[in-house]
Amino acid sequence: MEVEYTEIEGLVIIRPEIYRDERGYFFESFSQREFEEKVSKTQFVQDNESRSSYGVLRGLHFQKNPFAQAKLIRVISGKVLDVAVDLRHNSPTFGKHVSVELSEENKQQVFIPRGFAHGFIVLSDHAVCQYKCDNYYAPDYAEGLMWDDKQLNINWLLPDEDIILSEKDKNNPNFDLNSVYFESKKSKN
Ligand SMILES: Cc1cn([C@H]2C[C@H](O)[C@@H](COP(=O)(O)OP(=O)(O)O[C@H]3O[C@@H](C)C(=O)[C@@H](O)[C@H]3O)O2)c(=O)[nH]c1=O
Repeated sequence: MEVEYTEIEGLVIIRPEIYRDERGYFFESFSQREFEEKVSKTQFVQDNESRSSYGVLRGLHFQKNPFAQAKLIRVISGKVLDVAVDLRHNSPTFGKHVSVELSEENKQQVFIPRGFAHGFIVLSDHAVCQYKCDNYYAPDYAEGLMWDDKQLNINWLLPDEDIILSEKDKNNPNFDLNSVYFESKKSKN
């Protein structure tokens, strides 16, 4: 697998090696050993899968400590734009985001460390998204940020009228530059 380190520290795009032949294709969608060598020592404990129609935007979500989650995202069917926003206090890229197209065709994955808000929007007729998390679901610690926050300034690629949100996501707060969402390791030293 090939890894691309993005401009946000710790946020990594992964391109698995795909083996194609007359039967179809094969690839290792996850190898703990290779992941540890090339990306992170993260130990995942929960796998999630969701299916969504065109225009569905899930996000921006995160769980606060002590239930923060690192995530490894991939798309099994369809195409999404996946977005991760750096919420680590004192990070040089605090409030910045990276957007990556993940699809059935490109089979790219994105690794999002703890301390980020995450969301995705479906660009195809439907999409099945699968992701590993390194901490269990903790609804009491789950929080969100508004998808169209002016400061975050995320280009979701689709016209506003096509975007479908859950009731919960319609009511997320805006990003607050002065809020400490995640204490960074650096600030503790
Ligand atoms: C996230 C989650 C939800 N659920 C349940 C709660 C609820 O009844 C139903 C749907 O939950 P939500 O509306 O929160 O699902 P969704 O909007 O898809 O939430 C997900 O969005 C993406 C962007 C993420 O990054 C995830 O971490 C998660 O926050 O599933 C679980 O049982 N376990 C879980 O881990």
